[in-house]
Amino acid sequence: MSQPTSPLSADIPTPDAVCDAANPTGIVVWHRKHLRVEDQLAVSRAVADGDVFCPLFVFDPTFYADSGLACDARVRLFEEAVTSLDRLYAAAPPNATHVAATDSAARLADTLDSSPPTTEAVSEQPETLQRPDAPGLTLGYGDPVDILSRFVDRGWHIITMATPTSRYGQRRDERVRDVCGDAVTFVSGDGLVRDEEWPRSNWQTQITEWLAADQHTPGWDDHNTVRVSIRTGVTPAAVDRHFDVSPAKTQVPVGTHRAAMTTLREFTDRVRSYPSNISAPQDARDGTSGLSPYLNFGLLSVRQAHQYVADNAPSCRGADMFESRLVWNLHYSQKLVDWPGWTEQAVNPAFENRNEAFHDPELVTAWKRGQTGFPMVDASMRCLKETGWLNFRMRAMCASFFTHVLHQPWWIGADWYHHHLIDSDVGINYTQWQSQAGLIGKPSQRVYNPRKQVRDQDPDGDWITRWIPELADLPSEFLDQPEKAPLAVQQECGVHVGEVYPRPVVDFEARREQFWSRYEAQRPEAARELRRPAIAKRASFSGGYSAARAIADKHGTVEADAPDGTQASLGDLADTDTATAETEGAAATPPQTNTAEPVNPTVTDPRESSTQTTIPTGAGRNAGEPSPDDRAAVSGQRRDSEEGAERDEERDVRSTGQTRFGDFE
Ligand SMILES: Cc1cc2nc3c(=O)[nH]c(=O)nc-3n(C[C@H](O)[C@H](O)[C@H](O)COP(=O)(O)OP(=O)(O)OC[C@H]3O[C@@H](n4cnc5c(N)ncnc54)[C@H](O)[C@@H]3O)c2cc1C
Repeated sequence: MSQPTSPLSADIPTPDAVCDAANPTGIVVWHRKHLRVEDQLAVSRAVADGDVFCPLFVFDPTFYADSGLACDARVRLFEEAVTSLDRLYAAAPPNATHVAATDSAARLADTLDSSPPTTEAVSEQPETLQRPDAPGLTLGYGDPVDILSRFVDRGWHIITMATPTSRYGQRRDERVRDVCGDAVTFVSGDGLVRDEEWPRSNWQTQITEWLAADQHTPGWDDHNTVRVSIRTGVTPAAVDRHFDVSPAKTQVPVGTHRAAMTTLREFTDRVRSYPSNISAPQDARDGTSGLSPYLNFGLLSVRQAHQYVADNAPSCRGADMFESRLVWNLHYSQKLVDWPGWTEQAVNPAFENRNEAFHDPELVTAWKRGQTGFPMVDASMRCLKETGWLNFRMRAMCASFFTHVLHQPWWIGADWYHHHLIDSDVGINYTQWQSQAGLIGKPSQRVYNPRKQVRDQDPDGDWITRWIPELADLPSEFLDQPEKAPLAVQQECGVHVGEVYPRPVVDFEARREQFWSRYEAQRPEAARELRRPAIAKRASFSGGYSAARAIADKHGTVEADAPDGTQASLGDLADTDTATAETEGAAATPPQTNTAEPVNPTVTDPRESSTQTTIPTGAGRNAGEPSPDDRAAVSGQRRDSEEGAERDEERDVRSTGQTRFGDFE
């Protein structure tokens, strides 16, 4: 039986059927991410250029059930955001009209509604979105390419915000371009640089200007645009029920625009304390902004958050740090624009397939379940699964542990994060993972020591014992290495390591040494790769090609030209100051990958927590996070290094020095 879809062509009016103007221009705004109305270029353009305008969201079954890569908590949050967007439209100025439901729409609603959930889970979302007096979004269901092409056939243009994508999203967007041709426009309204051969050559200037520029405001009052809403019978609640979405996580924020704005306001009020709340996981939970899910789905734009804090926060280091992190958001997102392969391949070809030979499903399972015998890792992994959120330091530490200590393939961990994070942003998660996994080829590399992290970030063990209650009675002085607690102590407190809590699954020091010797052996080849323009481009350093070349020159024992004869000469693109900043000191900035065709391997199902099965690729692979050197590079060489947590983060990296390249101790 073919999948039901809606709206069908018969449901879609031609623009002149709903507008009196002669030869009216009808524009559909296709929302995917960027689920907002303000500072949304596609919306502003449609209101300004169209006589008729139809805001549309299509529920794509690919993101649900077996093919979906997100946990149910993120799916639900997203559905809430769609509901909230509908309300924003419904509340917008009133030049709007409904197009009545047709029989086909009613049939689709029946199909969705007649699929009972297989569990007791019941969606708490409203049943009715489309109020007769206040038309909102048109909600579709099915393959977006089919549905958009129906609008085009009925005489509509499509406009949508370009978003950094890879895998399925990239293929879908290509299909939309193929099928809709000139009738579809992807607008770049998110500050990222597109359609330039070397997007990084003037990147920081462009980003700075974009952040300071006026926001896009739809000119509801300046234009007489008629807003159309087609009643399709589709509601988030019906889709949610159809796929039996049953969130099991706790502490997940609500996906509404009101909640996003409240979160931003409250964070701005406490921004002075931000620097001291970043590193320790228990402090970060309420101490960082909590904006990541809202920024990811676009309930707020990065620019809206940036300008709100700039306008309303006191002048302080916390505000500066927050603003620079928003630039990191753009920096990592830009990487995925520059090379969609981040989810699939190591950015530096020298590191492709690293750790594949050591794949050990039991170690992977121990990591996913929080049963490695390293309390800080285990507490973090349990927290991730239960709440869908971790602060940066714990995300980075667990990624580092997975690749550098357990020696497991990076993409399995990245996929696991992508499934569980309620804020998972493909652009940030996978680029950060590659960065933390050391797949870029930079000489400075972080290897977090999870025992040191206990001593530094949770010396009293409050957070660890919250997530590992079986260690609650162990004296806190042993929480960094429970297995070292004398037997008499274990006896006395009743915590028998090896019984109630596992002994370490690997020898930390030995594994770390193995990582370093392999890394250093591969480093010259990685540096050579980094000199190749194609690889430098995909690595997408904020300092551009010259940053890649500077790294290669300084740290790789390389010949003048790459062995394959590739001439590494793009001198006119030089951006030397940022290159220097990115080369110095720290660790986790930009990755790179090879130019080969995607390998299309089988990948581990991110939702399979016990034995590993393989599923066709399409599940993610790639992650990353900004590092101190990125920090300096993307924020105009500013280093937030004077005090507190930030200094601590940087110290961890700097101490790796130029000789050891990255051990934090
Ligand atoms: C392996 C790994 C995977 C990550 N995956 C994601 C992800 O999928 N989505 C995501 O938003 N962040 C990700 N991060 C970055 C960071 O951990 C989160 O942005 C942050 O913890 C979100 O909480 P917050 O909004 O309270 O952060 P805040 O400290 O309040 O920061 C405000 C915003 O700045 C941006 N930001 C902050 N730190 C970073 C960073 N290191 N890199 C890029 N942007 C940053 C985010 O948009 C964030 O919401 C990842 C980090 C690592 C090490």
